[in-house]
Amino acid sequence: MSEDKVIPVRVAIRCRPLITKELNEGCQKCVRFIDNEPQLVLGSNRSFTYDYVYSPDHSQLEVYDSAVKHLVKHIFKGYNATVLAYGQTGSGKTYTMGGCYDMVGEIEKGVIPRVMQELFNGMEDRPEYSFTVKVSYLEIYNEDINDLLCPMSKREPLAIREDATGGIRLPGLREKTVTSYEETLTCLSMGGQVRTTGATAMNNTSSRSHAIFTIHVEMKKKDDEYVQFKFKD
Ligand SMILES: Nc1ncnc2c1ncn2[C@@H]1O[C@H](COP(=O)(O)OP(=O)(O)OP(=O)(O)O)[C@@H](O)[C@H]1O
Repeated sequence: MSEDKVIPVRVAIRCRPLITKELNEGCQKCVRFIDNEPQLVLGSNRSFTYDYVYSPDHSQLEVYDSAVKHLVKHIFKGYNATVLAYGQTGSGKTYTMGGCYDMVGEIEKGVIPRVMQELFNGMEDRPEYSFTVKVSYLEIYNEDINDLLCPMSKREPLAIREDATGGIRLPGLREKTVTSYEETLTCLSMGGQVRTTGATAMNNTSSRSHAIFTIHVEMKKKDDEYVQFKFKD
């Protein structure tokens, strides 16, 4: 591999603070962080290196600014991007991604609201283009795929199909056109409220499902361009 080859996948690890339940049970930190290095140490000597390492002291803004913000800039150049949060129940995926937007304040808002804000600001800064923004929000729960932007009374599990080029399609998945940051947050919030939740031993309000929030941005000037942004939790 040539030395200047850019690896398109970057991995960040985030260690959340101990929550009240854990503190009450006497849990203690078992991870150390190395100053100014993207490294963490488990126990006395097992160290791991990532592209980004975030300790419990890192804020939502710091996570967003260093690991995600640059992806939004690339959207306006026609690139696609995916931010995928992976981890065991209660590890902080929903908090980091911003799926719990309604429950936290401005400082604590997560990746998705911050991306939306940046996207709409970026559109305002480009008056020579016209934009169409559409969002969809789905969850995968057991074997079912649910459209989170569809009213519960009309909702039926979606079928998954493969198109002629091997791409994955979900016929019937709603794509809602949004024209402002606030309108997008309403979709995020409405979808979040109908996600399948339940308690696990480690999280009283566990999401119990995988969720994908997708933002399609169409940007038109002389030539048509089409870009897509995806979040998975
Ligand atoms: N960086 C953080 N700072 C403060 N609190 C956090 C942080 N990350 C997570 N939490 C808190 O930890 C708890 C569990 O987080 P969260 O619900 O995001 O986990 P999850 O990985 O989405 O879990 P599940 O897969 O069960 O849905 C929540 O109370 C959340 O507010």
